[in-house]
Amino acid sequence: MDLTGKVALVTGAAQGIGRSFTEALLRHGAKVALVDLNRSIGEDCKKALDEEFGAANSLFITCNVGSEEQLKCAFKKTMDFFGSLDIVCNNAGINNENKWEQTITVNLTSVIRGTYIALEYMSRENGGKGGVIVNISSLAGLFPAAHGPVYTATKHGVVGFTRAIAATSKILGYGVRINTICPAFVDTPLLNSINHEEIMGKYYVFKDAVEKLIQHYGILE
Ligand SMILES: NC(=O)C1=CN([C@@H]2O[C@H](COP(=O)(O)OP(=O)(O)OC[C@H]3O[C@@H](n4cnc5c(N)ncnc54)[C@H](O)[C@@H]3O)[C@@H](O)[C@H]2O)C=CC1
Ligand SMILES: CCCCC/C=C\C=C\C(=O)C/C=C\C/C=C\CCCC(=O)O
Repeated sequence: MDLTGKVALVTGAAQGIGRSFTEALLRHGAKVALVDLNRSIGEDCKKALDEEFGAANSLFITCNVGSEEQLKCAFKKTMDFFGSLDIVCNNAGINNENKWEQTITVNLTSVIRGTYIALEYMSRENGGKGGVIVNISSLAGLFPAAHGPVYTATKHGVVGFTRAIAATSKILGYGVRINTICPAFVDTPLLNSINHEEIMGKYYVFKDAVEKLIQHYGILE
């Protein structure tokens, strides 16, 4: 797949799955805006990518995707810097059953908002040239995880929203392909959240059950 000339925006790009998406996009020739809350790991990540892919091919933008203003600003900066937008990956996510309202904001609201902003730029309805949106859900978007009811709710929400808006895009001729991905366990810092009682709250008691699930499904690199 040759993505030369394409511009992508990835949220939660500084580490984990988002960083892997970013590297894959750069490897295939795209230019990428790395959008992340964490400035320190974001800048380290950008520095490492510059060495491999060249500094002109990526842009790091500090942004809390939970803020409407900051997310809109991140899209605008990407357009101003690279001049177009073809691929958006709404990937940023957290697991925090104690701060469950924040989990909904980051995992679901920002994915919906990120999709709508992306469509403003890319949909043929708005004079855009079409493109691709990928929203990151989880196996917990397809099956209930007793160990994380709100995490599960947000990921089911991402699946439902993405399936519906993909159908809308097709019917109304937006020219934008919209998909969701539902990975099982992946070896990233997020996985470590299950070891923290202050994050898991009362669901911390399921720690051993989650470990068994991890053994059952394995851990993706
Ligand atoms: N690690 C896993 O086992 C799985 C993860 N996922 C999903 O994949 C996505 C990425 O997860 P991981 O790479 O594992 O997590 P991670 O914790 O390794 O990386 C998440 C990145 O998102 C950023 N982020 C968090 N909140 C943010 C915010 N409000 N604004 C901007 N950036 C923010 C973090 O700074 C971090 O760089 C998430 O949506 C997660 O739910 C899905 C299935 C399995
Ligand atoms: C699942 C509780 C929260 C764990 C948060 C840490 C990592 C996140 C991983 C995932 O997003 C996806 C992994 C698996 C989903 C878990 C369970 C689904 C239930 C499947 C089953 O019962 O067989």
